[in-house]
Amino acid sequence: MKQKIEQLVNWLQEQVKGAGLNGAIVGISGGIDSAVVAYLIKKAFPNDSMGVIMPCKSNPKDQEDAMLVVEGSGIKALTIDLTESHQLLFSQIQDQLKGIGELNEKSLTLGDANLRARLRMSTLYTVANNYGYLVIGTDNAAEWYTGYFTKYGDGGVDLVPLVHLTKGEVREMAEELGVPEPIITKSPSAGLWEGQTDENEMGTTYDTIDRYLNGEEIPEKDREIIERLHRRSEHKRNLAAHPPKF
Ligand SMILES: Nc1ncnc2c1ncn2[C@@H]1O[C@H](COP(=O)(O)OP(=O)(O)OC[C@H]2O[C@@H]([n+]3cccc(C(=O)O)c3)[C@H](O)[C@@H]2O)[C@@H](O)[C@H]1O
Ligand SMILES: Nc1ncnc2c1ncn2[C@@H]1O[C@H](COP(=O)(O)OP(=O)(O)OP(=O)(O)O)[C@@H](O)[C@H]1O
Ligand SMILES: [Mg+2]
Repeated sequence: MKQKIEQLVNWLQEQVKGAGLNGAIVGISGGIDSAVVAYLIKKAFPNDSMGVIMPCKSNPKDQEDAMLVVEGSGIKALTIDLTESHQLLFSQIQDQLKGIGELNEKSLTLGDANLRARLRMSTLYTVANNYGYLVIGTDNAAEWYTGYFTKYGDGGVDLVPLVHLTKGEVREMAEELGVPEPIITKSPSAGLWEGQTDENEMGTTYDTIDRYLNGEEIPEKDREIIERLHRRSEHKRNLAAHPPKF
């Protein structure tokens, strides 16, 4: 793990240098993936790394956990509360759709959640622009493979350093980096609605996805879920489709 950390730190430095920029920025949620990225970018760019905590109708506990990451890593940080901006924009969109009689009530939970992820992305790019930083994503191999992220939301980033690490390896890396224990042991959650956990929503576990990605045998039911999630999210791992030149 020590070696992997060093390789990733070097890779981050090369990418930023290659882009002719100054450093890196990440959204810190209080979860393990962004914690690992925060520690990595702080190592790579000690004076040019930043974490942004962006509550958006979030559980206050997440913000406390995010502060543990900021203090533990020593990364420079900002807190930008997106609750009001989200509320304003989302209700305006809903009102307009209602006005023409075409609001789809069933789409609201996911619409609300994905807008949060996309407001966070826009906020990160705006702060990144202020400093000349690249925006660093936090997707691990399991999330990337299953498409468990919002397209152009938390998926809208410049670099994805953890993309080859299973969730188990992310945990190992977190231990090695000295990420605080409560962050390592809590259930992964997108925090997009009350009580949401990744594993409940996906219908399988990270441990099972990790085993699948490592080529091990897993129950048929889980294999079907993982392969369906993968097929359905193919578009998220590609650039927008281009028509042929007619
Ligand atoms: N075949 C296709 N070709 C091209 N584009 C296609 C498409 N199918 C859908 N699309 C487009 O993609 C959109 C659906 O994708 P998307 O907007 O991403 O939305 P969707 O995949 O429906 O939802 C995002 C999922 O990621 C989870 N999430 C989000 C954020 C963070 C985390 C976390 O772990 O922290 C998890 C969230 O809980 C939810 O399950 C459609 O509205 C459509 O615009
Ligand atoms: N409240 C928040 N403030 C800042 N960034 C956030 C917030 N919520 C989500 N994000 C960003 O979106 C990313 C995706 O969330 P995701 O839940 O997959 O990762 P995580 O919270 O770091 O880890 P875990 O999957 O274990 O919960 C986060 O890593 C973070 O960069
Ligand atoms: Mg999370």
